[in-house]
Amino acid sequence: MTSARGGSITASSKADRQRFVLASASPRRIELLAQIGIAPHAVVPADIDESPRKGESPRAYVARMAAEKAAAVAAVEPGVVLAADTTVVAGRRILGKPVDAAEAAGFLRLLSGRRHRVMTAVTVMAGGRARHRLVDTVVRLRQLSDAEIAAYVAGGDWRGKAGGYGIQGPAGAFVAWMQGSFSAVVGLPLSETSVLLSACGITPATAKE
Ligand SMILES: Cc1cn([C@H]2C[C@H](O)[C@@H](COP(=O)(O)OP(=O)(O)OP(=O)(O)O)O2)c(=O)[nH]c1=O
Repeated sequence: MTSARGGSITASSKADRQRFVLASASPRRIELLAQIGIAPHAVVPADIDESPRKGESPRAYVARMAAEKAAAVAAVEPGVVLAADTTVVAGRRILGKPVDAAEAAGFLRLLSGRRHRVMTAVTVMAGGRARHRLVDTVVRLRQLSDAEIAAYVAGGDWRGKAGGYGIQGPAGAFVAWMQGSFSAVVGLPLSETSVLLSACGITPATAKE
């Protein structure tokens, strides 16, 4: 048995620990990692049930999602595995990725002119140990007209994005104010992620092919 915290580590387990696997289908997460000079050796999306449990709080939900994605991929892939989950929270309501244009428009009507939270949880698994971070950002969209919502939804940028908008795209024009981490809203908090990864030996220098 080898220890993830030191002790005698065989050459092969050391090589496994250096292999970096991104457990995500999100193109944003690959781009954000590239921004800090980290390229995964493999990208293996996790296929898990993303339904919230009855009575589950948004924080508990987003943390569970990241942990389950990471665990699902770590069960089949060696190395350091990173997964994340981003969820928009309006009051106690969890807004995931809209299923269609009508739902996206409904989310934007709900978010228009009010503050909401964007929670991103990150889990990094290495050597059987999971490390977690949760970053909570507050965003306020300005009051949106029906015509603005219709035009944005028709453009399709809402697809695959929690809450039905992407702060990094045309919907950036809707953001009146935010407090927290921009990269977390886009899908991965870069400060927390770089600290977690470097604790597992993944740095810009080691994560190159
Ligand atoms: C709020 C917001 C979310 N998003 C995106 C980030 C995530 O990709 C997505 C939320 O869905 P997630 O379930 O977090 O991620 P995903 O399904 O895209 O990928 P995977 O689970 O395989 O990692 O919303 C933006 O790109 N910009 C934003 O402003």
